[in-house]
Amino acid sequence: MLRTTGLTKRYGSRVALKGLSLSLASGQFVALLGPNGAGKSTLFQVLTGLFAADEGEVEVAGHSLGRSATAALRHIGVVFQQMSLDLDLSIRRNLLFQADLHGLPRRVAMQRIEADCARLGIEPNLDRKVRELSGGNRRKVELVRALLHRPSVLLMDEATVGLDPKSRQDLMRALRADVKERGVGVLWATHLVGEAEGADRVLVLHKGELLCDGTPAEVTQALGGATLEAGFIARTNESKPKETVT
Ligand SMILES: Nc1ncnc2c1ncn2[C@@H]1O[C@H](COP(=O)(O)OP(=O)(O)OP(=O)(O)O)[C@@H](O)[C@H]1O
Repeated sequence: MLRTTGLTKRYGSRVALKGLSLSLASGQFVALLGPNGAGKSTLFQVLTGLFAADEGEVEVAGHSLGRSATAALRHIGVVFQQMSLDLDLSIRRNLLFQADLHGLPRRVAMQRIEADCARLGIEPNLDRKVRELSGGNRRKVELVRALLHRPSVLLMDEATVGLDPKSRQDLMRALRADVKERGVGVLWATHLVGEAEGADRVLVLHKGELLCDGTPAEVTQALGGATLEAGFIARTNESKPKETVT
């Protein structure tokens, strides 16, 4: 479904991704766990075609991102760290705008918007301005938006930032149920170990390299800590990467 092979991305002399190879299968919920500066956002920027990698390949649903970007990107949905909804438009208007960008016929778009918002429990707010919604509901709108064109892969970059624990849990539950049913592969970047514990698989990214890949139990064991959190903190703080000074 999603495969990267030997991805390397440099910012000047700083290497943000070092020959990163990973894969994601259909219906899998995979947490990409990494401390600040590990390379999570850089990876997402490469996977969404915002930056080209210096070396390596990305394949999405059988399409090479380098050679057939449009076909590959059609299979990707993304929720970035920064919210990007228009606060002064209603949920419905925001979603219709996205549907137009994907060239969805209006009738199909309306059906999907109503059905998908109902699945996440935000349908009663469809005609309210996004500005009036809680942070958790705004994130749910972003989730509906990311899935509107029915991608095979969903990328979520620190998508629960700013949410309280209850809203985080609600969003995770809604997402897990939704994507499992549709068979979407999810790559969920986070530095919150609690979010990773419930994943089917955990990838630990550190200084642009994959430190571990396995179930939460396997990764806990590989990191050598009593808990996933203890192991993660111990291994990723051995030598903190320095911030780039500009
Ligand atoms: N535009 C840039 N120019 C130079 N260096 C950058 C740039 N963007 C990121 N970096 C560096 O690349 C490395 C990876 O950064 P990245 O933002 O991808 O990490 P991250 O895991 O997403 O971190 P965070 O959890 O803090 O968002 C870091 O060392 C960072 O300082």
